[in-house]
Amino acid sequence: MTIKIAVTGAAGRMGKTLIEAIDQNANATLTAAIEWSESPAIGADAGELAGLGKNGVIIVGDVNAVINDFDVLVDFTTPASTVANAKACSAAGKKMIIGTTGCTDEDKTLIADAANQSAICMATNFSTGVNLCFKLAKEAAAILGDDYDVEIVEAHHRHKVDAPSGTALSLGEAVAEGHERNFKEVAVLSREGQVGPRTDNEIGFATIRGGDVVGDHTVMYMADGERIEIGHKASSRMSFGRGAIRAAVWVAAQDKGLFDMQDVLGFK
Ligand SMILES: NC(=O)C1=CN([C@@H]2O[C@H](COP(=O)(O)OP(=O)(O)OC[C@H]3O[C@@H](n4cnc5c(N)ncnc54)[C@H](OP(=O)(O)O)[C@@H]3O)[C@@H](O)[C@H]2O)C=CC1
Ligand SMILES: O=C(O)C1=N[C@H](C(=O)O)C[C@H](O)C1
Repeated sequence: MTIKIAVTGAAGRMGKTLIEAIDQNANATLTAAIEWSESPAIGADAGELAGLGKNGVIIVGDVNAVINDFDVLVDFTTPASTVANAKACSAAGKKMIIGTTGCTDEDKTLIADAANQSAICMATNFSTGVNLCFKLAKEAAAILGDDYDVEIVEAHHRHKVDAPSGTALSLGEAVAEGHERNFKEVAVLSREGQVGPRTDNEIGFATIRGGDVVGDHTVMYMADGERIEIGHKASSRMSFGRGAIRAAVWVAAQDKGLFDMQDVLGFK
């Protein structure tokens, strides 16, 4: 069966990548494309905008205008837009893939509420390699324990608006889980000025922004005399796009509930 997919944020970096990934997936077809209501992309052909040639899917400015045209909405946009779309999809019984990062705790609660009515798969990173790193980061933290200081460094392109990246935060959560600690109590998201020496349990973050870096993440476990690193470097957004469309085909077969890419990959 072919899954009917809508992409919102269709004119964005990930939106265009997702449209290309759908084109490459035999189990998926693009049936709708959405942007925000005043976007200059409204009325454009989504395939043409993605560089694939015309596919007849015209970009519209409201998800409700095409709500009956898809099985799964794939959303890599902004937190406010994603929360509104989660409400619209759950009311209509439509499934969702959420890749948007920078969501607050309140946003996440609203998304979890929407998942009580219809299945949502949300992940800060849809690449298989990064999801392996989530697993390894937790395991390494559990094995190495308190003798190793953990710091996480991430680098992204100059356009990225949230920091630290969603992936860096998920890696930190994996490390905190491995240490059996509360992430919020140990996370140090940035440092500046006379911050004093490092405390034993903290997980520190450093953020780099510039150029066209697609996404680099490194978790460092540092002790006296040695350093272990678990790292991932994305060289193409297609690693996220392919994963997200694989997840869309998977989530179409779920009834309701909130899932992540580890569920799709069978890593849990
Ligand atoms: N989970 C993962 O694997 C990945 C997650 N991401 C995340 O995805 C998100 C998008 O990233 P990226 O594609 O680089 O960003 P872009 O800014 O390139 O794309 C976002 C798109 O959404 C549009 N948009 C804004 N508001 C709305 C709305 N209300 N309805 C529909 N469309 C809207 C924007 O329009 P306009 O530009 O006109 O404002 C833009 O075209 C970020 O949060 C990023 O961190 C990115 C890569 C991988
Ligand atoms: O904004 C991006 O580009 C990316 N965002 C995600 C994040 O915040 O972790 C995933 C990826 O690293 C690219």
